[in-house]
Amino acid sequence: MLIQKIMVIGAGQMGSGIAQVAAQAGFQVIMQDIKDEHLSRGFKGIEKNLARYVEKGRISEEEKEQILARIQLTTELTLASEADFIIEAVTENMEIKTQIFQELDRIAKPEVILASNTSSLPITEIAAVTSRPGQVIGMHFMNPVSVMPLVEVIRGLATTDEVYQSVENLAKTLKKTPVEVNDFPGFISNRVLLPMINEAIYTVYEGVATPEAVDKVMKLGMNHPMGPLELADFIGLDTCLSIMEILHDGLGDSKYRPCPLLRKYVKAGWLGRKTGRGFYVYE
Ligand SMILES: CC(=O)CC(=O)SCCNC(=O)CCNC(=O)[C@H](O)C(C)(C)COP(=O)(O)OP(=O)(O)OC[C@H]1O[C@@H](n2cnc3c(N)ncnc32)[C@H](O)[C@@H]1OP(=O)(O)O
Ligand SMILES: NC(=O)C1=CN([C@@H]2O[C@H](COP(=O)(O)OP(=O)(O)OC[C@H]3O[C@@H](n4cnc5c(N)ncnc54)[C@H](OP(=O)(O)O)[C@@H]3O)[C@@H](O)[C@H]2O)C=CC1
Repeated sequence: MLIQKIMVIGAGQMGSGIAQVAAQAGFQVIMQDIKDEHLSRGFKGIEKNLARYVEKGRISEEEKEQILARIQLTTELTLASEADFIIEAVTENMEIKTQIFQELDRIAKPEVILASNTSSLPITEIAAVTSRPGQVIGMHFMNPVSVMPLVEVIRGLATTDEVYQSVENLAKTLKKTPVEVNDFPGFISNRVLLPMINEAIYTVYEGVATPEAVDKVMKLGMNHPMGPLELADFIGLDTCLSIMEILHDGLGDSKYRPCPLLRKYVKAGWLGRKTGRGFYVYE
């Protein structure tokens, strides 16, 4: 099917990033969220990124305006009936995602692929609530979407080869590098990354060192661009906790138990950069 219009569900840090790269690649984009203020915050983020590209001479002011004009904002999920491809990027919660997939399955054209940007939830389980499991797939972008080249493409148990191929092609059209992954908790990226972040939180919890010291060791000693606690704040501590819970439940090994300090911060509403406080405090 020829893809002209892409719908992105969720206008948070990931949804808005995906909407940006899709509009930059020339697609018409519908960005949907439940709240108007999330839509305007997401759109402002896109405007800011594009303004920087204009300043750096990568695109013209006119191109910036054309990209922005391709993005339609809505709180109505029913606009899914107009889309040729749908990617969901809402909160990392199975109940919310399955409810959305059930509705999308009802509203979207029968031939449309339904992708999820989930960090770790089983694609097979999301697919099973729809009447088109062969057309459900994981398309996992990295944060920040406009900068990071990787997209993990996750095959659910029923995902067809044709659907996989379309999504791999779409990732390339969006100027990303796809990597094929089978459906297991955390896929590759978060099965490897999140236990490191969780262990970094344990070192703070057990009084081994301060967050600043842990991050300094990983940046100066291992050449990581961000320390693990800085990165946890950037990802969102609620998302980090959800991923650790999925690894713990899904793989059944105690080595994946989420650090109690991570739980405590999430309960306190200290979710990292997006709420102004996590392991660090943000202006
Ligand atoms: C949880 C999951 O499911 C999966 C995940 O996504 S895990 C998270 C994966 N991401 C990472 O690991 C990111 C690790 N951090 C980094 O790579 C870097 O710190 C970074 C790219 C974010 C910033 O790079 P930096 O060199 O420290 O800073 P800086 O020079 O300011 O930025 C480099 C570029 O990124 C852009 N950038 C930085 N933060 C950005 C953001 N939040 N949004 C958009 N663009 C951003 C900058 O504008 C700059 O762009 P130009 O080169 O066009 O000027
Ligand atoms: N953060 C990261 O580094 C990465 C995250 N991901 C994944 O991407 C997804 C989104 O994460 P992220 O962007 O960080 O999260 P955010 O919290 O920034 O954004 C999620 C957005 O979805 C909205 N939302 C919640 N329920 C619905 C709904 N029913 N319909 C429409 N919108 C809804 C939220 O609104 P409200 O706040 O009101 O609930 C919020 O605006 C998650 O699955 C996450 O695991 C993938 C790669 C990296």
